[in-house]
Amino acid sequence: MSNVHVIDHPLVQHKLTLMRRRDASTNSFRRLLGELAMLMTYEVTRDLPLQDIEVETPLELTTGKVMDGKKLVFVSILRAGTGILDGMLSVVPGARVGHIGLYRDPKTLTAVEYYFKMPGEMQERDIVVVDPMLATGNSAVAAVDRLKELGPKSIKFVCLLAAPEGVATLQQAHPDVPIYTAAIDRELDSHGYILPGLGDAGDRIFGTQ
Ligand SMILES: O=P(O)(O)OC[C@H]1O[C@H](OP(=O)(O)OP(=O)(O)O)[C@H](O)[C@@H]1O
Ligand SMILES: O=c1cc[nH]c(=O)[nH]1
Ligand SMILES: [Mg+2]
Repeated sequence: MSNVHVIDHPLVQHKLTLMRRRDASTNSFRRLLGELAMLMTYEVTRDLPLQDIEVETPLELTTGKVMDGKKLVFVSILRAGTGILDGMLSVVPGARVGHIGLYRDPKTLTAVEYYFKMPGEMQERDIVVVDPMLATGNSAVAAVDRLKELGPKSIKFVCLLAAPEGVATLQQAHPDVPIYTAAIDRELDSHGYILPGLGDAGDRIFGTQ
């Protein structure tokens, strides 16, 4: 699959397996998601541009490289995206943050928007959209549709788990948006849940089951 990056690093795979466990507590589920998000950020930000700056070490003046965190926007799809956002911000604390509130209509599985708040000057920014689950792909497509109206420089989509159906739907609608995920699972069930999956990510992060 073109433009799909499965992050198969052993640390990522190990933590994902712990998160799948039915008996993982809310506390450990949330902590593991934060750790996974930090590890995935490493791959997702690999191609970010750097600029040279002068830096004075205790011994001499030299040239170092820094990235411009302010040009990067993490867009969290509420509510479950918050779990990934926190981990990513701990690695890139200078990033700006946007929020899109979306929920899935349980009958139609279409995405319903209830909130949208972005930083200014989006046409100058590189966006990383985060949501733990890419199931039907309806939420991801709705989020990217909205963000493209603002004309950003680039958009990436980061999730923890994807279904083949969601990957196909997002790629068909937005082939220019690379997808980063820790795994692509087998299929969706009749309620749009990912199998084998990890259940309802939002409920598991916030303990609302
Ligand atoms: O690919 P899709 O079929 O659109 O499903 C994925 C969406 O479902 C979940 O959110 P949910 O609607 O349960 O909202 P929540 O985060 O508030 O629990 C998940 O966090 C994604 O946003
Ligand atoms: O398996 C799924 C599918 C959508 N949303 C979730 O939280 N889990
Ligand atoms: Mg949910």
